[in-house]
Amino acid sequence: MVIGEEEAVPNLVQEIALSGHEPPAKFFQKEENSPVAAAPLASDIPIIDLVRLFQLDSDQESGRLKMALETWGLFHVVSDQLSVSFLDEVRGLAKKFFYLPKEEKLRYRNLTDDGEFKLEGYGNDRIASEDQVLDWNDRLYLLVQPENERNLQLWPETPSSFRSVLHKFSIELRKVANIVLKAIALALELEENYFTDRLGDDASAYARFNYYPSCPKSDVVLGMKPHSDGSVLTILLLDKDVDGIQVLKDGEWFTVPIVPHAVLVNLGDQLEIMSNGIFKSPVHRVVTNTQKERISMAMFYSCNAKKYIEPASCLADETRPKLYKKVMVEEYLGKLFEAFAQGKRAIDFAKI
Ligand SMILES: O=C(O)CCC(=O)C(=O)O
Ligand SMILES: [Fe+2]
Repeated sequence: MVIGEEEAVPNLVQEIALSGHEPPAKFFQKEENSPVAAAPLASDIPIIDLVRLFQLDSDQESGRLKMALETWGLFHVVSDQLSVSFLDEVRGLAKKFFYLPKEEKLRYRNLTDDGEFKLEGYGNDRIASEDQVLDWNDRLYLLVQPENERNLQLWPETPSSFRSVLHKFSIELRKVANIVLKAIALALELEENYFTDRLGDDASAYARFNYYPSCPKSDVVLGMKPHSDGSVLTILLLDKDVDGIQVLKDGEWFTVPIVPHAVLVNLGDQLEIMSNGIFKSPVHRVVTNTQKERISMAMFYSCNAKKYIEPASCLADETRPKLYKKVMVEEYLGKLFEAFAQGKRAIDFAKI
């Protein structure tokens, strides 16, 4: 392949990495976003035990949760629903999928025959503008809930357990999400079901499997640029061996430690809006690794696209007015994809 022949460079990062080419310049971050220095470890992000949250010793666990919500906007969760072997099985699914031959993966491509971008499927991010800085990852993005809206033709047939394991994982993870949302509601002194009622049965859950090949230019290329999630809540299953996700706190990047037997819960913009900014959705990014590939999986829980969300009225008064407008979820998420492509935050659009 001739270097410099733009169309000859494959656009799946896995293929670029395999071809031995350096990442093309369109992957290079602007200087202010370059992941220059090693980020310190955020070692005080707690591991919350969901069983303990609602038991006798719940005060202590709730206190740790509240600290995490106020300082980091994210925390690890261990739960009966998620055994170590089950988490490993899901990690294995993702790896087996990304290791399939390219032709097999392209059966699930996130482009129409005319080359138009589809939200679901396998591929890259939507390219919204010429000057968009690209992220060093490929992804498989699938709607998993509501169940009757699944596009099963995009769910891989290999590995053969993919569909059944992802189905089971989505059921267990939704239980985890609901328990966490109840605890967050209580931490805000809202009625326990405040957020779970707003999510409801028509909530959407999207799974995003991320593959980050090793990257020879990890000083200028990011696995995922800084963003906050547009969800109510995101639950992440991180790579067991390779770190990469960093969170921004007080203007400084911190590395999120790996906790192999836990999932990472991350507050999203919809929760920031509904909590009237008392809890914030954290800005995070993913750095690349010169030696090692990394695989992660995110499950994004969102209120139904046709619903409106707004700050809970009891979280606003004369001293703390409403900070966000009432927004339609669909409209908000539309802004989010635009903002992400430009490296901006969509939440600013919802601010009063
Ligand atoms: O790979 C990760 O650890 C984080 C991925 C992420 O932030 C996302 O998919 O929104
Ligand atoms: Fe994210």
